[in-house]
Amino acid sequence: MYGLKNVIESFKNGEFVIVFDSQNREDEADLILPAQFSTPDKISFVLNHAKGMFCVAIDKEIQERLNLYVPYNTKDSCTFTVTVDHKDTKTGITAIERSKTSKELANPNATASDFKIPGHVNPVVAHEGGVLTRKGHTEAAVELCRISKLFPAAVMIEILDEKGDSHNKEYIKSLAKRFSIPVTTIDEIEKYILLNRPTVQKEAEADFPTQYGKFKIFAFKNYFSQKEHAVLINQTFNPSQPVNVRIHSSCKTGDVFHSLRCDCHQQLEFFLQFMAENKNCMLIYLDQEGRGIGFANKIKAYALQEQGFDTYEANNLLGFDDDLRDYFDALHIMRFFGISKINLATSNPEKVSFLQDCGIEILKRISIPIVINPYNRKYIHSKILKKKHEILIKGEDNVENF
Ligand SMILES: Nc1nc2c(ncn2[C@@H]2O[C@H](COP(=O)(O)OP(=O)(O)OP(=O)(O)O)[C@@H](O)[C@H]2O)c(=O)[nH]1
Ligand SMILES: [Mg+2]
Ligand SMILES: [Mg+2]
Ligand SMILES: [Zn+2]
Repeated sequence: MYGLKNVIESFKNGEFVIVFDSQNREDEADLILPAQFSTPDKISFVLNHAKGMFCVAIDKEIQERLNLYVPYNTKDSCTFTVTVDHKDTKTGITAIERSKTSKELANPNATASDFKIPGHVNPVVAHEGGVLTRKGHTEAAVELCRISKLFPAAVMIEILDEKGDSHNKEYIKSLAKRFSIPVTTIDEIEKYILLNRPTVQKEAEADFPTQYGKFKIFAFKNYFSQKEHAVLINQTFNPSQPVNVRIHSSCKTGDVFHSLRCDCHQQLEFFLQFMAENKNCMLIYLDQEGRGIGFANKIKAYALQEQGFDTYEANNLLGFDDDLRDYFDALHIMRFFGISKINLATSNPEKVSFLQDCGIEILKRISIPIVINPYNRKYIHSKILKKKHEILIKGEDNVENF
């Protein structure tokens, strides 16, 4: 019963699902139900078995339409509105009445006058960017509604064990098993969205003459991260034929200043020349400097490498994982152009497997020959040894001599 596919299937049918968040956040799990499918029985089940705070996650449109005032709003915490009861309830607290209120919150025709304030149901508004801007249960619950094409309102309540602890994973798993409730995680929901919802858009395009040849250049922007990516293609370009693609992560030191510490400039130069000599090429230049840690941190990492640490150890000492990059934006850029079959110029097996997992067919890998020098030797060595990069070394040098 694990996995988002099961969760979406159940959710669409108006059944409960369980969503864990990550250990480095609340480390809790919520029982979640599409509000439009609320029934007294289901609400009674929720109150008996989950026992946390009874909330209904809603989107901003509902909050605005129902004129639900937000009394306290801090940047990163939950956006609770005032509590509500439906106007046709009496005390508002029974399962029958909380079910009525929850269901009406999902009614697209409801208006502010349909609710009494204060009440016994606590709406909480999801961030507009969903889990891409805040990785909370509220956002996850509303995303699940969107993915399942339901009204964006979901009953949501933390699962507490017999002692009232919300962090008892074994208890949560046993509850899921006992009642056959499918389980997923906020990370999994985020991954689904990154994969399926295009987050980049084309901002501009122009002709682009270079010393290598005449290309076209496009500017793409990710409107969540605000990152801007450059894309170069040949002037005549046919996406239905296999495209020669290079996904290059920005390296100010290498690409601009021709640093000898890395192989980035050699790779970039190789591919621009390749584009000049071959048809149907695309260079996607991603705004993720220093494997995603940014320029200043990369220079800090260089300083650590001067003390003898390798490129990955330096990242770790600065508190980062080995590689913070992802290639979702590159995937959406390729989809934008209608590309599905490519030859990929890379030495990085992670890029290959990521794109293949996303349904891009990689016909072949284009190897880029690299010249080793005393400054990039250790860097290249670490990539080959630790990350299995398949680097074609030009000249006399070989890996055994490293
Ligand atoms: N954190 C960190 N980033 C680096 C360092 N040297 C280069 N980079 C960045 O690493 C990225 C390039 O990654 P590489 O591992 O060289 O190559 P790749 O993109 O994974 O694989 P290829 O497709 O073969 O180029 C660029 O974003 C560079 O800015 C370093 O020492 N530390
Ligand atoms: Mg929570
Ligand atoms: Mg590289
Ligand atoms: Zn570099």
